[in-house]
Amino acid sequence: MLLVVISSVSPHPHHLFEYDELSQYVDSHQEEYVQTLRDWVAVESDSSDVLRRPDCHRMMDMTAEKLQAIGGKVELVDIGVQELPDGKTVALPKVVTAQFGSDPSKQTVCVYGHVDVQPAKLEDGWATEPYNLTDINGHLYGRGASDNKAPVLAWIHTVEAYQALSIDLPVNVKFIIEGMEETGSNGLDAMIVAQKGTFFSDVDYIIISDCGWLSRRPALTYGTRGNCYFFAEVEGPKQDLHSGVYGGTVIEPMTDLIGILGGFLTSLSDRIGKILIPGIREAVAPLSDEEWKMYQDIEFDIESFKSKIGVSQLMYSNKVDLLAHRWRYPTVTIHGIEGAFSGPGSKTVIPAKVIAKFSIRQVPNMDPAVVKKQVTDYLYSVFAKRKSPNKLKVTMIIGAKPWLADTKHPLYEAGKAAVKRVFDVEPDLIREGGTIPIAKTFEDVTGKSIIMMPIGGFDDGLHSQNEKMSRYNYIEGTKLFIAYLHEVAHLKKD
Ligand SMILES: CC(C)C[C@H](NC(=O)CN)C(=O)O
Repeated sequence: MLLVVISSVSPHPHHLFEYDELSQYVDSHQEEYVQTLRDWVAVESDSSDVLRRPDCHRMMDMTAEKLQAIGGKVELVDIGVQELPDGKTVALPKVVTAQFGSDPSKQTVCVYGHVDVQPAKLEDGWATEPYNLTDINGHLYGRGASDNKAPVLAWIHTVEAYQALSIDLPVNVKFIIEGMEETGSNGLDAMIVAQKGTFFSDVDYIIISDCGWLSRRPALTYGTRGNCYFFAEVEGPKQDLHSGVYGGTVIEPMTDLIGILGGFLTSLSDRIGKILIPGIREAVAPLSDEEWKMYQDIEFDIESFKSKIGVSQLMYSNKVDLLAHRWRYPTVTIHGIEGAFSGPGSKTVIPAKVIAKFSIRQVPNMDPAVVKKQVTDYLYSVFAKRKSPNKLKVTMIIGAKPWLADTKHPLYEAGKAAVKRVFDVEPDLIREGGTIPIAKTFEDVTGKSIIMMPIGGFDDGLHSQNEKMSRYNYIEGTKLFIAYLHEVAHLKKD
């Protein structure tokens, strides 16, 4: 009787939350959840390899089917084609949108995620087949398990649990799932702009679960770095040459390339890792006292961080410096050189054309358009000083912006309450060194607030060998999302 009276006053009273029932449902369905993750990981949806594009298309279809099966209003949105370096085009994977509920009296959240993955091969040093999800001691190993297939599934299972138990969703839930995140979310910006007044018109908040905790303590993420990704191509002779026959006569493209990249950073003997490209460091927002204090209070064990990645020394030896340089200062990384001899054994070759792949993680207040100019100007000027007859071509293929949220926003208070309910601890408030290319666009175009709610573990090996998602994080993470929807239902509309 009492329940009836209260429910007529408030449509979503706190104490009517059937958390235990939902949580038990999740526990009792975990084998199915793992099997679905296995099916998804089996699809080699590597968006960086155009030869895998059919797999990317299949992955989007599977995502749409899964959302349809639980009653979503689903659309596969055509976002056009990708232009390849040789001028050809290839279809971009369609974007999946879905909608569950359209009650105007409820909040509407939009969950963003991606189902494409980074490349992975057994011979890279994986202990198990990367596309065969393998459970070892409760850790589910497979490419894309943590980044980002399990979190996307955990959100889908969240909606499914409410529905299976005939419990009204406390908020309307929308999904936007893409298949090009790992290469810069090609085509997605334009789609968001196009759907601003339609799909996004009733969205109140955007939730992204495409990142990880910093330690064993659950976390909420309030910032990501951006990424400017470059190709620097040096072309010389018309074909590869024998280094004994031609070495000493030809000005080698590889030597030019190493020469121009070699000046990116100061070495250990100077101030460690300082980026030397003019203008880059000057744009960085200064570290405030408040931020310093936040980093100081975060749980982060330097020794276990070192042992996890197998190094004896890091760039910095104190926690605040390490976190600040991981999250809120720019870095440059040289990822690889296409055209270089890289196979096992030895080959005495002079490569005719080499393409360096490097990227700069940028931070507030850097701007990708400015970084593009700074980097290209720098490389062309250093190259000009070499007076080489070889040809240099620099292109920026990704220009993703950094994103930073206000941790005082009620979305974060709701996040803290959900974490407390499921894990019985306060979450760490952290930033992410990686990039969610679309985050800033969501904010700029829709004007909606974003929260990043990770469920991945600190040691999931994203983009690396032996990526994994632990069962614990997958299952408890689903419960976290269930609890979070309940908390968001009680927020005042923005
Ligand atoms: C622009 C990058 C390729 C994006 C990528 N994002 C993630 O890994 C997030 N899942 C990154 O390298 O940061």
